[in-house]
Amino acid sequence: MAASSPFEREASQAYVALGSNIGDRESLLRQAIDRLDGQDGVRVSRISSVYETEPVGYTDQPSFLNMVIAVQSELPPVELLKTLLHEEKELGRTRDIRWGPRTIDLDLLLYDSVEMETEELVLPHPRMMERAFVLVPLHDVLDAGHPLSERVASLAAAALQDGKEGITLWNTFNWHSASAHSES
Ligand SMILES: Nc1ncnc2c1ncn2[C@@H]1O[C@H](COP(=O)(O)OP(=O)(O)OP(=O)(O)O)[C@@H](O)[C@H]1O
Ligand SMILES: Nc1nc2c(c(=O)[nH]1)N=C(CO)CN2
Repeated sequence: MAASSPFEREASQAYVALGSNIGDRESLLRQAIDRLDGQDGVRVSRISSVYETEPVGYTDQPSFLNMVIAVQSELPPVELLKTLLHEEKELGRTRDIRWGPRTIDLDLLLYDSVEMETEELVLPHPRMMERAFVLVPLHDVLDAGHPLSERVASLAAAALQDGKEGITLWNTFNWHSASAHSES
C-alpha cells in the first residue's frame, strides 16, 4: 500500500533499481536505502524483496543482489539522478568495466510519466523492460494502476516461470523509514 506523502506539496513517484555484487551486498543495499531515505526531498515509500541474480551482459563476475524501491521525490529527475550518483560514490562505486562488478548500482527506472532523453538521463530507463533482475522486483512495488503495471507483471511472471534468467528470492528486508519515525 502506498505511504501517505511526507511532504507538504505533492511529491513525484519514482522507482529506483539497486544492484550489488561486491562486498557485503545485503549491507550495501540497506545502507543505500537508509541514505536515500535520509536525503532532503526524498522518501523511500516501499521496498521490494531482494533477489539473487546471475550476472547479465558481462558474465565473468559474482552474482548480484537486486531489488527495487519506490521513492517519493520533491527533487526533479536530474537532481534525483545526481543524488543517486553521489550515493553510489559514497558507497564505494567505481567505474572500470562496462556492466562490470560494483559495490552498488542505483538506476532511475521511472519518474512519474516523464519521458526524456539527454546524455545525462534517459527516462524510462532504456533497458529496464528487458532485464528480469529489474522486472521481478519492480513488480513487487509498482502501483497497480501504473500504465506499465500489466506488462511488467506478465514479463516478470514469464521470467520467473521459465527459470532461464537465473533469479531466485534471497530475502525480504524488514525495513522502516527512520525519517518517518522522526516526523511522527
Ligand atoms: N535512467 C538512468 N538511470 C541511471 N543512470 C542513467 C539513466 N539514464 C542515463 N544515465 C546515465 O548513465 C550513466 C552510467 O550509468 P552506470 O555506470 O550506472 O551504467 P550501468 O548501470 O553500468 O549500465 P546500465 O545503464 O545498462 O544499467 C550515468 O552516469 C547516468 O548519467
Ligand atoms: N544480474 C545482474 N546483472 C547485471 C546487473 C545487475 O544489477 N544484476 N547490472 C548491470 C549493469 O547495470 C549488468 N548486469
